[in-house]
Amino acid sequence: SYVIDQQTTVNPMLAQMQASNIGQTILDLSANTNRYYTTSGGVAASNWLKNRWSNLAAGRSDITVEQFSHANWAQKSVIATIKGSDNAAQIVVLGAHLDSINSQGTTETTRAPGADDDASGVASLTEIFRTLVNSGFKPRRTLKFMAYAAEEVGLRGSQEIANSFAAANANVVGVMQLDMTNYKGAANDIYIFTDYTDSAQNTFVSNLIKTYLPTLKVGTDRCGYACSDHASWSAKGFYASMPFESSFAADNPYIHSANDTYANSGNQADHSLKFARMALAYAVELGADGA
Ligand SMILES: N[C@H](Cc1ccc(I)cc1)C(=O)NO
Ligand SMILES: [Zn+2]
Ligand SMILES: [Zn+2]
Repeated sequence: SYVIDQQTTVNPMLAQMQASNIGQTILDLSANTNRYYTTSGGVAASNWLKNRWSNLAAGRSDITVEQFSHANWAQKSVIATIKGSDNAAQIVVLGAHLDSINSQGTTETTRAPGADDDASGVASLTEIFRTLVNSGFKPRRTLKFMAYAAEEVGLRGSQEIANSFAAANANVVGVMQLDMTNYKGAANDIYIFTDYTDSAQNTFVSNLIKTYLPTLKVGTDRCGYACSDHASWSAKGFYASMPFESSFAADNPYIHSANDTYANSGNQADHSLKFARMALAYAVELGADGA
């Protein structure tokens, strides 16, 4: 049962979150020539993020930041864990993907900034992580922030991670995917995708928006295929949700090209901030629950 009862904790945190922080992380990540799963840029972005999240976590003994190695390609996924207090066996996952791609083919020198797809998602996670640590938040459940490698080539990084969690019988109680959060292509602010996701959790997400972001307009849509990493978790029976930046028909025309830049997302991260706030509320409300 998805109870919403952490207002005194969540509301001050929402006020701390800033679009400018998200924008800076989008610029940092999209400065790599590309973040493709087999190139030096893809490896560098993974190492950069691991260091970035480690610096944000400095001093917290309940936080670890690690890289998840994938045997068949170079780019590692990055996982930050805030260990729960008295209900640590239950895990809440927030994900985005680290890699980028150019549909013309991606070599060492091919430009694929991936500002919206999906630096915007990784930057949203980073601002959530910064805010939670800065607020001294100690969840009862374990929170895991995941920046997946190799999403663009078949959801391969998240598939290996979700499969390993399932094999270990990990008690993952919910997963949220943030893939493309900064290009406002359509009338509504947040579109909750209904395929390859869990309907009860989607209702919870919708209620979180009504509670914490009441001015935002919510729509729903479908991809019609396994369009991002949430599908890797759903495939193993975990409850996943994917709030998305626009409707299917109005999705960002620049993705998977050299033109997926911060400038082409409007040189600001106001749209991403809505997703970061929504996902922080999700993390705190679920993370605060005991067994
Ligand atoms: N296929 C997805 C992009 C994507 C996802 C949903 C919609 I609607 C339109 C486009 C992708 O490239 N993820 O990295
Ligand atoms: Zn993509
Ligand atoms: Zn993507």
